[in-house]
Order: sequence, then C-alpha cells, then structure tokens
Amino acid sequence: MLEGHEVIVADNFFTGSKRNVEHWIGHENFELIHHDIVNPLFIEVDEIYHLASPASPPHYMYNPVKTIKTNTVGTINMLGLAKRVGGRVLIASTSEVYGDPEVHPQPETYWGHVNPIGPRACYDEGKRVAETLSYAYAKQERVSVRVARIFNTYGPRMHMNDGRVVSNFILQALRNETITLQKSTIVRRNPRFINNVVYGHGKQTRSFQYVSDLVDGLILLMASNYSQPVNIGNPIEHTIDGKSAIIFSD
Ligand SMILES: O=c1ccn([C@@H]2O[C@H](COP(=O)(O)OP(=O)(O)O[C@H]3OC[C@@H](O)[C@H](O)[C@H]3O)[C@@H](O)[C@H]2O)c(=O)[nH]1
Repeated sequence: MLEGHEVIVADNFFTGSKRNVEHWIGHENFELIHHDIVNPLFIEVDEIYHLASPASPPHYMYNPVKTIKTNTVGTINMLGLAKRVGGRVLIASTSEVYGDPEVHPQPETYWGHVNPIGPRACYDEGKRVAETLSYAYAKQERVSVRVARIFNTYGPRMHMNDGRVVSNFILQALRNETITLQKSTIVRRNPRFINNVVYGHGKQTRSFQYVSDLVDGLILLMASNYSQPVNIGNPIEHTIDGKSAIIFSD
C-alpha cells in the first residue's frame, strides 16, 4: 500500500482478527472484506496472494475437513479468479509438503514423506493438492502461478493461542515458568502445561524465520519470472530443546 498498490484483504477471521489490520482501516488504498474463499469471490485484481488456511497445527487440526476445503475448493476459487482476471496468483504452500522428511535440509526437488492419513494430513495433503492444482491451472489454463513453501514463521501479532512453538515458549517465559521436557506426569497433573513443554525428546529440528523476511520473500517471488516451488525459510535449523543448531549454506 505504501508503494501505491490498492490492497483488498479477504478474511473469514477464523484465525485472523480485525485488530491485526485496524491501523490500515481508513487508508485510501486499503479495503477489508469479510469473505470465506471456500465461496467464489468476484473482484478485479492483478495479483492474488492466496494465504488463506489456518497454519498452526492445533488450528488446522481443529476442523480438518474445513482445512481441506480451504486448501482445495478455496485454491480452485483463487486460481479461477486469476484465470478470469488474467492475473498472477501466489500460493502459500508449506514445508509440511515434505512431511516427516528423510532428507535434511529439503531441496525443492524432494518429493516428501507424508502420511496421507496421519493427524497432520488435512494440512500436508491439502497444501500438496493446492500445488498440484496450481500447476494444472498453469498448464491447462495458462494461469501464471508462484508457489512459496513457507517454513515455521513467527513475529508480531501472532495469536496468543497460536500453538506454535515460538509463541508457546514466549508465553511460558512471560509467566516465569520453566520450559520443561514433556513428562506424562506433568501433563496429567496440570493440563495448562500441555502447550508449554518441549514435545517428545526435543531433538526434532526446525528453522524459524521472522515474518517481515517472509513478506519480503513473497513479494520478490511474486515479481520474479520463476514459476517452480521455492522454499522460504531460514538456513539455520535448531533442535527444539535449544541444544544444537545446524547451518546449511543455501
Ligand atoms: O509447545 C510446543 C510446541 C511445539 N513443539 C515442537 O516444536 C516443533 C515445531 O512445532 P510448531 O507447532 O511450531 O509447528 P511446525 O514446525 O510443526 O509446523 C509449522 O511450520 C511450518 C508451517 O508451514 C506450518 O504451517 C506450521 O504448522 C515441533 O517439533 C513440535 O513438536 C514443542 O516442543 N512445544
């Protein structure tokens, strides 16, 4: 908007909130519409950033059918909109298309290791089919598509109950609680701790990126002439117990 673009935000406010964008309300280049993209959307635009879908595991597992509909029917609607207006669409995919990867780090050429009926399947498979739909529309309908595979992201205005590890640990630190390794006795005694522990052995790794770096990456990808999927994350992977980090060069 500061560069002079007119921006229309369509949100069903399932995990987003009006408060996150209230400082833009009233700006001449900004419009907010309450809309769920599972239903068709008829607007005139040049570029579409398709960022809809809950992204934290507790949120996308809360209503798995809705998560699948948003990533399948919703993605068809966004690709259909791009086709009608002759615009470009950027699909927010995820590192979760790699599932429980057997390769570290994951290059974009890795096909992944996904359990199609596991607890995360609604999101993993939803995003995988969103990618498939994008390239089908590109091939069949000549829609210009960009696919960003987004890794774990954190930053301001994250929901307190987002449930991802960064906000969980920050909440726990603010409450002066120790970040403990998960023990079934603690979980049973005090369910409040369920979201405030290191799950499992803590040796699982993640890379974490700051939200404004992600936004820079999305804008660059949208403007580029590269149409294959692109990982957007951080080259440093940390174990969740915080004890070690692995730095990858690219
Ligand atoms: O309180 C917590 C929360 C999470 N964890 C662990 O921390 C790791 C990271 O978990 P998060 O909940 O932050 O989310 P994930 O990294 O699994 O997935 C996330 O990253 C990729 C994005 O594309 C996805 O949308 C998002 O779900 C996992 O190994 C999890 O088990 C904890 O140990 N304690």
